[in-house]
Amino acid sequence: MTIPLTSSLVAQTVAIDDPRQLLPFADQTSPLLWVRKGYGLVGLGEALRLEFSGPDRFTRAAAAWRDVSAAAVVTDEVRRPGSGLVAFGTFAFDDESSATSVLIVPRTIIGRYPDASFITRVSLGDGAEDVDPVTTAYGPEYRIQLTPGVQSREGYLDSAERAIARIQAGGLSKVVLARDLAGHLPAEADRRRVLHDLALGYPDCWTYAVDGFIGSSPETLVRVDRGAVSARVLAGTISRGPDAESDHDQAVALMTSAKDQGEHRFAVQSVLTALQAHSPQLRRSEVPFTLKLPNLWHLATDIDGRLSDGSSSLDLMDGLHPTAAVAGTPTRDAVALIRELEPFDRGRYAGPVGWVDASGDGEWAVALRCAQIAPDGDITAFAGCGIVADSDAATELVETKMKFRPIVEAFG
Ligand SMILES: C=C(O[C@H]1C=CC=C(C(=O)O)[C@@H]1O)C(=O)O
Repeated sequence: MTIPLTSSLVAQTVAIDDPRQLLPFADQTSPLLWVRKGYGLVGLGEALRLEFSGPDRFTRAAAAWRDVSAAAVVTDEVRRPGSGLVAFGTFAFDDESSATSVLIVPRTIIGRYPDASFITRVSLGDGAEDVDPVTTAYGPEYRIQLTPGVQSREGYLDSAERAIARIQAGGLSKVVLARDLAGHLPAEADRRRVLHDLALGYPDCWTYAVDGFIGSSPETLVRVDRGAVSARVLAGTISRGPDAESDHDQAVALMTSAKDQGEHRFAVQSVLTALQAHSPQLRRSEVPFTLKLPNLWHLATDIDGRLSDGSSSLDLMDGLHPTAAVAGTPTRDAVALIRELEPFDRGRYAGPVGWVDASGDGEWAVALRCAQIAPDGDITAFAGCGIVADSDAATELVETKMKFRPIVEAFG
């Protein structure tokens, strides 16, 4: 539902006992979820939906949300991340994408943190009765197979080889190329089952669901919390080893791989450049560290600082997106090559997904390890890899398989 921006929302947050689990409260067909390690937010119903598209989608979203927040009446006795008025959001990757970018304010939000839990009720001043949220049992189990979509494996190999040739010819330094998988979800399927498997299997990742877009991402695009800004940049990947010793060897191989370190540096630099304008004294880990996930190792760098200009998390997106972890370097050339070599619209894959509150604070992941479920049940999943001059196309194809694993297994 879209309401005129002049209408005021009334949001009231009160403390509640620990609900223990958030997902059973979510809607079966249109879940709104943001959780990590069992903590986070679940949204119910829709009080307000704002839609954006095109190159100015971030600036328009930031301005619209500022207007909505300024007009809102918020009472918040809890004051935790995600309490008070909150919108869940997901944004398209490409300025030219046909996918809509949305901010959705739920009617009810339940939040759970180690030290406090809360419920926020949002009313439109329309006199509608509040409905008490209830948990419901998950619907029957199902198994959905995802198979190559518009881009075949051979097509991906060909695109990767062309990208490598283009980079070696000096056109650009890095490009991130993705491929897609497709499937179909029956109308009656409870979408929470997929989210349950993702959250259980990847507890250190942000498991999210917004407007049919679901996934479990290890990469934090940006987090803003009362003037503090932080990000976790990922780029550079290797498979897990089958036993402890070889697993350790894999991590060491990743740490010492010039190719992966180079790929990682581009991604870190793009985030530093975007954030420095808003936070001149950023701190970052001296060297990248290895992040262990159930399906793979990543090279990771954490960045943090204080905001000097009061930017909201939405304000920061315009400069941050797309980072070189999902587009490449230089950005403009990389996006042009992605449009040329990927035979599909990325939709919201690799765009920002997360939430923002009335003060502009929020948590946003880079939407990786994800799938879009269309209203008719069609599923499209995406995964990609950073390609640099010394990449090998066949190795990159195998890497996409590793990155698809969370979503393929959650549906299967
Ligand atoms: C583009 C994806 O991952 C990015 C994040 C971490 C590691 C990456 C890599 O090693 O290529 C990618 O830059 C994806 O999962 O689809």
